Amino acid sequence: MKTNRNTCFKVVKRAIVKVGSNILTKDNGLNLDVVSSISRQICHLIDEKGIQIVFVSSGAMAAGTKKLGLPKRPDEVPGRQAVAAVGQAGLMREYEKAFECHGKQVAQLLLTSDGLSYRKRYLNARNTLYTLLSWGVVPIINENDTVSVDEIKFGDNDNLSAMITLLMDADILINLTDIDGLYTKDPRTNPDAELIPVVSAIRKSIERLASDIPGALGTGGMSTKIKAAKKVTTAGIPMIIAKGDKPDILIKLFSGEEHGTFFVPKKEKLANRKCWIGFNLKPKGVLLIDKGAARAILNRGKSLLPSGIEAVEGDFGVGAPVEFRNGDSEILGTGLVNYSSADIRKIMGLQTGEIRDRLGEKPYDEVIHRDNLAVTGGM
Ligand SMILES: Nc1ncnc2c1ncn2[C@@H]1O[C@H](COP(=O)(O)OP(=O)(O)O)[C@@H](O)[C@H]1O
Ligand SMILES: N[C@@H](CCC(=O)OP(=O)(O)O)C(=O)O
Repeated sequence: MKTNRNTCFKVVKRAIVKVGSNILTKDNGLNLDVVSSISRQICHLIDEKGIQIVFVSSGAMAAGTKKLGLPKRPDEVPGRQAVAAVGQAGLMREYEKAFECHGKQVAQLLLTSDGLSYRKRYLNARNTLYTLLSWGVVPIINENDTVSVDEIKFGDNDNLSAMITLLMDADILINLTDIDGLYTKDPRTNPDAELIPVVSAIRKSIERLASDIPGALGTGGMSTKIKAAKKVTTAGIPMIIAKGDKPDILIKLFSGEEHGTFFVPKKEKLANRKCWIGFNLKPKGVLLIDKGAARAILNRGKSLLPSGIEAVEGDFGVGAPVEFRNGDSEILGTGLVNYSSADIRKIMGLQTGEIRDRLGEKPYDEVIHRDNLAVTGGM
């Protein structure tokens, strides 16, 4: 049901709605018509359809830039962080007012990517969000731009909204932007570009369609939306890109109308902990694996044994998250290793029966046990 765009909304109990900067801003500040329209639609879906909604809103930098009267968004990081700090306050004030009109309270959550790479903080964020939803409060999430530097950043809210979708085990991610969906080419420079209504698998050919040049106020362009779609669909969750300022777009989507581009999810759902391993942890190294091991892991859900490893990159300890790739260097997934990089170098290519002879001990048969292994590519 969830793989079909006409029926998938019938089974949605929890949705993540993301709205981008371009449609949230107008002339000299926030576009209050859009703020009011999206807030009203979210309240309608909560009250009339009983759907839980977590809202990811961009717009802090765009709103701050306009509020301060700057000609354009600053290029350097401290400037961007400062305008975001100015804009975020105004953004929340307007949401608070707009949701209040429908008797709803809102909560602000400003997150960084490194926060969610700690399992405890990841679970804390999830518990807080569940609690807010159970109270009927609408969580409004943005990146904590003021403290975010590259190493700890989600980078863009398309990625952030994908991570929240996985964190919350949501049934769908709706990405509202300033364009109807994914087109065959960048429509800004190609007037003959056509809308693609359904993407059944995100292959390289689809990734190539999307330019990474955003609109005047956005970050990442269509390219980061495709990356987000890849994450959620790999985890078994559908995503839609639609035009956020189309009248009643959310209500229309939930009543089964076809709008935008629907990204069909994988049939199998990836367990929440595996999503965390696959998408939240920063890999500390790489294992290059042979074809047999790749087939066993991808097609038969097996663990990674030393015999299938051909090379090790990086230095890491026991328990580290490590990426595994095939011979073409394509990322197949991430797993938590049972051996350090130094020991894997000694045992790679060996049968499990030979590990003890080489290391003097054999704590595990597997280098990565299947329970600690998340397949995120190569499918
Ligand atoms: N193949 C494509 N299909 C649709 N839009 C595209 C494509 N390639 C680039 N774009 C551009 O991506 C923009 C949306 O990205 P962005 O500016 O980051 O929006 P937002 O602020 O909503 O996140 C659109 O305005 C569109 O011009
Ligand atoms: N955190 C930033 C948004 C960054 C971002 O990804 O923007 P967008 O591409 O418009 O969704 C802000 O609030 O300005």
